[in-house]
Amino acid sequence: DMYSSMASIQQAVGMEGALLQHLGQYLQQETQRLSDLRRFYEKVQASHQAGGPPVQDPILAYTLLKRLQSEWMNVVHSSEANENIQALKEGYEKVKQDLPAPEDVEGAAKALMRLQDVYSLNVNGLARGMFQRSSSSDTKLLYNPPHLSIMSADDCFHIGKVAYDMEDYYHSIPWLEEAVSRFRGSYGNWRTEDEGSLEEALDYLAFSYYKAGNISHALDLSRECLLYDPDNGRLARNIAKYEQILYESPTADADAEEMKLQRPNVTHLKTRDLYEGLCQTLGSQPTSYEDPHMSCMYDTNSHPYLLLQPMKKEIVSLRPQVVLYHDFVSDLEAEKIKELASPWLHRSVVASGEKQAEAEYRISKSAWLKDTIHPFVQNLDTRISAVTGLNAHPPYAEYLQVVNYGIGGHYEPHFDHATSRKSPLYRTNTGNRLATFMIYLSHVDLGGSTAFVFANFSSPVVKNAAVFWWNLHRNGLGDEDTLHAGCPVIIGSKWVANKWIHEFGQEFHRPCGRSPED
Ligand SMILES: O=C(O)CCC(=O)C(=O)O
Ligand SMILES: [Fe+2]
Repeated sequence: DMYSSMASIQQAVGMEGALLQHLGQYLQQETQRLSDLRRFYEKVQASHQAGGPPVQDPILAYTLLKRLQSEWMNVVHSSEANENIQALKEGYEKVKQDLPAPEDVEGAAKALMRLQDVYSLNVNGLARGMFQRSSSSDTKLLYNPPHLSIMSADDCFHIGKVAYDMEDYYHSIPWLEEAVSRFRGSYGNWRTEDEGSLEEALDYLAFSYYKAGNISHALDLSRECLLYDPDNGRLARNIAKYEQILYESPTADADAEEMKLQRPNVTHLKTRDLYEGLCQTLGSQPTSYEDPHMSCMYDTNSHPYLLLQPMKKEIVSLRPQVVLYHDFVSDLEAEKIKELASPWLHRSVVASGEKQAEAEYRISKSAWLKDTIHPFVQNLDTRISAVTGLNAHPPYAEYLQVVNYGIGGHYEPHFDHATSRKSPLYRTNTGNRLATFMIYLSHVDLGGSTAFVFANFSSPVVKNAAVFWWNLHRNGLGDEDTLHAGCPVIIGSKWVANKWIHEFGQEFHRPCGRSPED
């Protein structure tokens, strides 16, 4: 799929460029054709001024007859229009197999709804290309885009319909409201590219309101719809039904108002509020350093490799301990690693029982880079080993996993270590994932921070920095405090690289302990 990684979406730009070129050529040819037709029209019209051509003139009589015998025929049966459109269609057919599928547009629509929810963004603002927080008191602008990308009525209609098809009226109503108000504003102006219309948007919106229990809204919208589509029997029957309901229980609406539409509940995300709150801080930094354990230092980890160039270490959380190493990689290394991974990116999977599967809660593409692919990758293992004091070379650690997030790409709260003995993680026979070393290979403009749900902090995406934490206690059990997530990316292409270090091979580097506290 395409929507799950910004790198793939980048390719879509090139595809549209090709289509644009074909359409440009078509417009040029058709403009020429039409101007030629107009020339013919004006020529004939001129001769018809003042009551038609004087038939006494033999030359005019001759041209009249010739025109009627052959010129009109050539004009009417010209194949040029057909040839022009054929060229456009062929140009389209050429790229067709690479174009995004309906699932891609649907995935992108769901991504926008996810951003709306997680960051509490205002739908009307989103539809106007603005990222502003919707709160009753103030609307805070999170980001001022360099150029506004305003959504059309049909864009909003599509998102509303995606929600409607999932019986999610919490989302379908505001998006269809946007669609309806935009379609109303431009009623009568035909747009070739649109899929929907005012009638359809009204119809979907009315039914969403009905499903949400707001009968009088459903009734008003259905009546409006019937004005545009007076022969629609289904609409007429719905109207009769709504009138009946309101007649029988005049308080139906008030009851619906009471129960307020709820955001569809995602059962696997029990920690949703904590998580979203942390995402909304957009990567908080501690505001005070009163705790002497929270500190920054140049660290050599007593390792000869780091003696001449110590690491810039920042302790960002104590429980669980999370450490940020600034400038862990150089720009050159980050670019090279993204470049090496790009051709191998595939939709990321998660452990699902004994297997691995795609999941809504992890939207990104990833690739595994072996150490042999480039000396840079091998160097990273050596550097990670020096900094952490652990053995980061395969098989004691996994290969480097490079991840690129897509539209609204995210990884909802999860543990990196296996929580079940059956997990596919154990296939390498090197134990569980003892520690995570994650490198930020890019900057992002907005969103995408790494949230530690129970530690109550989120780390912003700091390009070239690396985050390190222990997933397991010294006694081998998982540390539940490490529950963490990659917040949805609002603006930017977020890249990270994961190095998961396994238990085996670290026996002398991180001795075991019995206390569940360690
Ligand atoms: O992208 C992030 O910030 C977190 C990624 C993560 O937790 C993972 O890939 O396991
Ligand atoms: Fe993770």
